[in-house]
Amino acid sequence: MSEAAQTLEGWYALHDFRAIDWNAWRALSAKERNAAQDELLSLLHQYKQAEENKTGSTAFYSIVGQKADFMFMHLRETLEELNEVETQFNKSILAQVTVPTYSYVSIVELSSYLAKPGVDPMEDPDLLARLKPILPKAKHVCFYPMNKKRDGADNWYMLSIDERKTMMRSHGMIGRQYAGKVKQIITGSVGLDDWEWGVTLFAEDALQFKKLVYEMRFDEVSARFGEFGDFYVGNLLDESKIANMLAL
Ligand code: VOV
Repeated sequence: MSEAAQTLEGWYALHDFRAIDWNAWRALSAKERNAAQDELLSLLHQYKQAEENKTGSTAFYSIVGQKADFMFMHLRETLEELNEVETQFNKSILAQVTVPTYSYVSIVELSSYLAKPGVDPMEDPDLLARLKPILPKAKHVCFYPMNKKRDGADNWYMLSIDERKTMMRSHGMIGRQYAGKVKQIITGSVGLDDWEWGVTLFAEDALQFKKLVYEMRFDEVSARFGEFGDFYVGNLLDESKIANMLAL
């Protein structure tokens, strides 16, 4: 049996994708639509308070294309808290006119492949901050789930830890070239959802998603072992963009 990689876990994550039923939205009175918008802003205010209290973080993005209209990415300390934020939104007026299109449950994860020997990760403040991150409010987001293959000779889980470390080092080197351009949050979902990891990328320039993901496609760990789910890409929603999105 190969040696399992050690992992560190932080906040639980919920990616919650919704489509708006525009006919239902149009059928609401102007008063109901205003109330729905105010209620959404008040929920976003609560999420901001969670960030200020360091009890979680939330990102809110519109989604381009037909897979969804918007997405929340929530990070919270426990699965119960994630469930609460999800249910709280489900009770809102806006939720009555949305259709859930996809969701993903996972937990912020760091693996030990590149860990410095002799350093206790729990004593490293940078590492701890990465486990409970305040989500960037970058202009764009890109999310997709992925697996590492278990297919004949291409079985990630049958490789020695040294082989996996070598490949992860090369992966990290490519990623480092995108420092300041793309910020990645990797969430582990083995035992939690249908894929093994959720990849959430944040960038000011959406083109950098394509550049990074394409470059990684040629790197062994992605080229041989990567299996990918659907991609979701979108734009940051702030107060004025929300008003524009919901205006009729
Ligand atoms: C901004 C770019 C960037 C950077 C700097 C980066 C670096 C790193 C490092 C240093 C490490 C290992 C230690 C840790 O931190 O866990 C990882 C880990 C991981 N990554 Fe990564 N990754 C990036 C970006 C990045 C992308 C774009 C993808 C998707 C791959 C693709 O082909 O579409 C990805 C995936 C992952 C995964 C699934 C893991 C966990 C693998 C496991 O087997 O445990 N990642 N990653």
